[in-house]
Amino acid sequence: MGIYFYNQGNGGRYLRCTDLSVTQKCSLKTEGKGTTRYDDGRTATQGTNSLLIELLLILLMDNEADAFYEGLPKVELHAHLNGSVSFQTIEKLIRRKPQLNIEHSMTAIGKGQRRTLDECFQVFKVIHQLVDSEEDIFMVATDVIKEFAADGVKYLELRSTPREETTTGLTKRRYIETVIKYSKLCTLTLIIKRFLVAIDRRNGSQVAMETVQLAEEFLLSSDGLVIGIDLSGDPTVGHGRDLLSALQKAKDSGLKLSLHLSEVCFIIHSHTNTTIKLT
Ligand SMILES: CC(C)=CCNc1ncnc2c1ncn2[C@@H]1O[C@H](COP(=O)(O)O)[C@@H](O)[C@H]1O
Repeated sequence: MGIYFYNQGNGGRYLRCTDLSVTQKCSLKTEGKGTTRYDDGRTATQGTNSLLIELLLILLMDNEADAFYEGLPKVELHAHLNGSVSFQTIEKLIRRKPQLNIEHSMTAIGKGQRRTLDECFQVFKVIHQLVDSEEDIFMVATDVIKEFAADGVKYLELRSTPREETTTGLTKRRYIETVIKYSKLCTLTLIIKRFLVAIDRRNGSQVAMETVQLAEEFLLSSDGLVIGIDLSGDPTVGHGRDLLSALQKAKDSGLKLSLHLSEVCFIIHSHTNTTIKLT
């Protein structure tokens, strides 16, 4: 941990502490002979030693808060596999495929950055380029599950859209098997894992029906890991009613449904207004 003073042009003296393990910075400002304040305006005790001690206490408290929040048992009910890939895992994927010339900025939306809906979905397309083989999927699924477990998640519902990739020989069936492989292997991790097979609405009703058939097979053969269907994808593409028969089939066979629907505003004309009813 590094602690040092520095002066700024405005006459304020700052005491800065850098804890590399949490990459966190705190500063205190001494206003001439007057009060010493923390960044958030609270008054600090005078005297260098007291300042150092207070600063250390703040760091400890922040670390404790992190530990407290991590330790809280949580349920994660909405994790898209390829939407949950951490910076570290992306780093490994980028190193595996340097020929793609993909940079981190293309695979994530930074804090405070604004993106159009279309741009958000472009990010997934880039990640899909990086995750296109069984090895990639296994690594991503393993990392994502471990990271959720480390964050205190005790029940995890992962969802992902099975893809086939001719270049790597990946099939949709192998995709699902690979995603759930780590869940079957890791009995040590104290986390309950469930998997939803996702339908990307842009692929239309035929693919939706095939996806449901595949999910039905896994519902019966995956020892309770595969429990349902997720309908997701760009909400501006296609219409939910076109997928209704596939969703009804899923429901009839005992698959649970999780649906992204009506997330964007459309002008609904009376003759196109449809009630989606899944009984
Ligand atoms: C604007 C935005 C990104 C909102 C997030 N909300 C979402 N709405 C609909 N579909 C989604 C969303 N996040 C992820 N997905 C789906 O999850 C996929 C990525 O995860 P996976 O490849 O299925 O493993 C995306 O291609 C998309 O089909």
